[in-house]
Amino acid sequence: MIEISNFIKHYGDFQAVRGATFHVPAGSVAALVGPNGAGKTTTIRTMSGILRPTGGTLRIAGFDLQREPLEVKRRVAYVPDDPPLFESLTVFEHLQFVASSYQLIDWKDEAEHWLSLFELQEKRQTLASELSRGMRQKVAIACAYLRRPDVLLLDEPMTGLDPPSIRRLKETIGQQSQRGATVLVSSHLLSLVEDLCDELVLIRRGQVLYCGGLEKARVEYGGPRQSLEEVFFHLTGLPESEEATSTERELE
Ligand SMILES: Nc1ncnc2c1ncn2[C@@H]1O[C@H](COP(=O)(O)OP(=O)(O)OP(=O)(O)O)[C@@H](O)[C@H]1O
Repeated sequence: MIEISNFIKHYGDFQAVRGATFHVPAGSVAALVGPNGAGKTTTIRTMSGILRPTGGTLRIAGFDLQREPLEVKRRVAYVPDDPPLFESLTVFEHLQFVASSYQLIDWKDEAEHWLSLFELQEKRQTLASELSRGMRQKVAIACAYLRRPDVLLLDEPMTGLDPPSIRRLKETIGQQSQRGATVLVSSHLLSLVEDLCDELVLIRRGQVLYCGGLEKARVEYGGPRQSLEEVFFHLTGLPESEEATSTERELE
C-alpha cells in the first residue's frame, strides 16, 4: 500500500511537488501520469528513499518513510527509466548481487525464470556496458522482480522495450499485483498502461488532479469507453489553447 499525504518537494526555491495527497491500495496497479515536469520522477524517487521530502508524510508498505527508511527500502524496488547498472558486472552477476544484498534464499530458479522470460539467457555472461538500452531495462526489471518487493515503482518501464518485451512486462506486472505487490507505473505511453492499471494518479505542476479508480475516472470524464488519453486531456486541460494555460499560470 502507498499512502502519500501532503507531500512537498522543493529543489532550492523551486517547488516541484506542492502538497500531493494520494493513495494506492495494496495489490493494485496504479498509473502515475502527468505532463513533462509534473513531478512524477521526483515523487517516485522520494518514495524509493533516494530524495528527501521537504514536507508531508509518505507511508509505503506500512512504514513511515521518514521514521523507518530502512524498512521501506527493504520492501520497495525502484526501476528508473535509465537504470544505473554496474557496468563491470555481467547480467547474471547483477542477479547474484541482488540476491546477496537482500539475502535471498533459493533464488536461482527464479533468476533463471526471469532471464528466460526477458530473453536474456544468451547475455547472461555479458557485461552491462555491452548491453542495449532495452536489455539494460530488462536486467533492472528482473533484479527488481527477484526481490519480490511489496511495492514496485516503475518509471517509464516500457521505454526502449520491443513489442514482445512490452507484452511480457505487462503480463508480469499483472502477476506481481496478483501475488500482492502494489505497483506504481509512471508512463507517458497511456495506451500501453491503461489496460494494466486499475488505479490512476494524475498530477500536474506538482499537484494531484485525480486519484482513484481508473474506471471511475473514465465514467466521470466521458463514459466507460473513454480512453486514458481522453481522461488525461480532460483533467489537465492540455489540448486547450495556450491562452488557457497562460491564464492558469497567472492564477498561480
Ligand atoms: N535536481 C533538480 N533540481 C532542480 N529542479 C529539478 C530537479 N529535478 C527535477 N526538477 C524540476 O522538478 C520538476 C519536476 O520534475 P520531474 O522530473 O519530477 O518531472 P516528471 O513529471 O518526471 O517529468 P517528465 O515527464 O518530463 O519525466 C521539473 O520542473 C524539473 O525541472
